[in-house]
Amino acid sequence: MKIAIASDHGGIELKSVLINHLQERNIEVIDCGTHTKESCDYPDYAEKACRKIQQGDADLAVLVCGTGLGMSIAANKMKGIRAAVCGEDFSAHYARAHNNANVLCLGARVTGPGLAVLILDTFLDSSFEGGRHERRVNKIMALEAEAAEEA
Ligand SMILES: O=C(CO)[C@H](O)[C@H](O)[C@H](O)COP(=O)(O)O
Repeated sequence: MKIAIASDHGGIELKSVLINHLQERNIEVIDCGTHTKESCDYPDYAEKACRKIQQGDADLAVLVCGTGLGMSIAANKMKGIRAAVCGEDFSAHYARAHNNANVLCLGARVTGPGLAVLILDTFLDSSFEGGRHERRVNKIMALEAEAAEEA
């Protein structure tokens, strides 16, 4: 499994914690930045990590900003991306199991590093259940296709 990860300045410290944890789990990580604490714009980094999924270079992505919200709003504008902000592990499980989310968004100013690692592990260790959930996810993807046609 390959994971693309990115943050803005607000998430850079938590990003390092998560990268270390992923590497301890022998998971390949593509660090898409940011690499300094200088103020930057989260959509630029959401885009960099989500492109890795779109290009087939990563299976999943993790995005970290202050709240996780800006990253998720930006990521969900991109084709094929289903990004979920999770503040606890229950939601992280169902983001994968029911929503087939391929991007986990975390808020470094909301969620401490210990809980963030638990959320990440739960997200990675859960999988899509399909069945009735596939029909619903297909409807989400149909909305995305419709929006693209309108543009
Ligand atoms: O997008 C966000 C909020 O939804 C993120 O939390 C950003 O990290 C935050 O807005 C950055 O704020 P800052 O005051 O520029 O550090």
